[in-house]
Amino acid sequence: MRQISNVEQVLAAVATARLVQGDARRLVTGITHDSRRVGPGDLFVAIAGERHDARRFVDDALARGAVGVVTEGEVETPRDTVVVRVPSARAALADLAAAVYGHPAKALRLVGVTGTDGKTTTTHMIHAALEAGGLRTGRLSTLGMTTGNGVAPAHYGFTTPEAGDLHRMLADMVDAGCDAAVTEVSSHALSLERVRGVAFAAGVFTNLSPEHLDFHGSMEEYLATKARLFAMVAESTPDGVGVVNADDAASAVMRASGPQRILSYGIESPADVTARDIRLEPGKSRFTLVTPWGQAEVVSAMPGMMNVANWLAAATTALSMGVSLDAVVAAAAGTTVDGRLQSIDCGQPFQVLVDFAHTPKALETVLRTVRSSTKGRLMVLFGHSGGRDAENRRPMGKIAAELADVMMVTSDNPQHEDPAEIAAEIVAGAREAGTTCDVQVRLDRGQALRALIARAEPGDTILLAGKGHEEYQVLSHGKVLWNDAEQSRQVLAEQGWGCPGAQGGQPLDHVHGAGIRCGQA
Ligand SMILES: CC(=O)N[C@H]1[C@@H](OP(=O)(O)OP(=O)(O)OC[C@H]2O[C@@H](n3ccc(=O)[nH]c3=O)[C@H](O)[C@@H]2O)O[C@H](CO)[C@@H](O)[C@@H]1O[C@H](C)C(=O)N[C@@H](C)C(=O)N[C@H](CCC(=O)O)C(=O)O
Ligand SMILES: Nc1ncnc2c1ncn2[C@@H]1O[C@H](COP(=O)(O)OP(=O)(O)OP(=O)(O)O)[C@@H](O)[C@H]1O
Repeated sequence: MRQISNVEQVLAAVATARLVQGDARRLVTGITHDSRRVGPGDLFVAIAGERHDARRFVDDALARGAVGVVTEGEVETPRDTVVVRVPSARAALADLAAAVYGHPAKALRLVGVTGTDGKTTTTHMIHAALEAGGLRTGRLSTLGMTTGNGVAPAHYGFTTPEAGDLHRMLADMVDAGCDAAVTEVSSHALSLERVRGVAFAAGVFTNLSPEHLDFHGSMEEYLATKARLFAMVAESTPDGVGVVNADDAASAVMRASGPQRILSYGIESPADVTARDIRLEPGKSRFTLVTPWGQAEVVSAMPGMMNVANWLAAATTALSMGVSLDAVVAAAAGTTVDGRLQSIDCGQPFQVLVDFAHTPKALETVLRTVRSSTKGRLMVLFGHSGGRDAENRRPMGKIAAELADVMMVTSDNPQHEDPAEIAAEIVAGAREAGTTCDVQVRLDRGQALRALIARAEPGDTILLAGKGHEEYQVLSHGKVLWNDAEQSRQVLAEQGWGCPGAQGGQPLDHVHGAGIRCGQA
């Protein structure tokens, strides 16, 4: 799959690219949009972003061995440097990357998963089902990239990487012998041309609720952006399939944009694939999977109603690609996803669950489902990220106050914002609920966690929401190490529960002084 091309061969793939300077016979071995990651033989695509015009990094890129520069405007370089002029640098990055890495998407049965919540989980489920069905499958998700068959994921920090990285990773999958691949497709990726020109054999839609509106401007625009994935399936793969959620009204737009072959899944509404006799239990769920390919009893290792929906999406996709029902059943029994309703079990008589819910809809969904498996009190700990989606903070406070018995507001990547102000917005939302929920604020996540665990009684559930798999907390002075699962084990060990691997006694507190405020809303 890996090929070495020269500038002329690469440019032949992009009708709008014009060589304005340099030797077209020079070899190209890679392509990137980031001068800091340029290596010898790479083309550097200089994008004018929101913060920087990357033409100012051209010297840096050349010093690191760039073969040439792709740019929308004028750029000053030594005379022997290859300079390529394009109308859109982002579009060129995608088109050129496909050419540089040998169009790897065409060699894979590629599945794209989009939607507001559930992309990562569904992507991992589809991956597991395809692998169980005998297809060596690559995976790109918020948790990293793997070339399948037990290869550990490598992290890259995005839900969907920039086009140069995307095509390089797809080429790695082809080189590793993958038949198929599944990738999350974020709305940023669709908007910023990261997946431009990629051939998708299947598009999967989970659901839509408000998120990233500071980037997209309106729900209409956000929805239209998501629907582009379905249009891409229709354009690139005549026998491609669109998998939509019959329980979400936005699926109508996916249908209208998508390929001819549309399959639906749903729990409440009539659908091609559905679940009957759903039994939610702590740590797992059971249901009868009803499909056009037959019925099967599923025991899923992922608890919660939303994960039944996610399995329906995954099963529909895998079955439509020829995987057997037995393989889907086996995959469901063995699949968990880090930080997605992950149970922390150190033998304590109350549940501790780590989850990535960080939108109002996700928080509502997870609280409702966890409530159904909680005999005692439902205690939730969460915050909200700084610098984005500020309009979601009050709704999250209101939802938590309506659905939980105890609510601990804390920090979740406050970045450059004042964490106390973020917490105050959440508490203001909680007040709107007018419930008896006990609302506390401790900005230090470590202290907040310790305080909740100290209060827990048999039968209670503590839900740690928002950070999921994350390994850090982003503060105004930079990143500090933080992982909810690890820290919970540590606090449980401190409080006398036998957590294997926990290093009791390490300092947890790191944020802005200790428990700043505590009180009823
Ligand atoms: C809002 C957004 O997505 N912004 C992306 C955008 O940033 P930007 O326009 O501000 O770029 P910029 O910082 O002005 O830089 C312009 C160019 O200069 C380059 N540069 C910059 C510095 C340097 O020393 N050398 C250099 O070459 C940069 O690589 C870039 O190509 O273009 C950059 C690269 O071209 C991306 O890294 C950046 O993602 C930022 C880091 C980001 O946080 N994105 C998040 C929001 C994102 O994409 N999230 C989605 C999904 C999230 C979800 O599902 O919830 C994702 O797919 O991960
Ligand atoms: N189908 C679903 N509907 C609603 N909420 C869901 C669903 N699936 C998962 N969630 C909730 O959303 C959280 C995030 O799930 P997941 O990481 O799978 O979604 P995502 O779309 O990849 O999120 P992001 O793009 O922000 O990384 C979960 O921890 C859970 O609380």
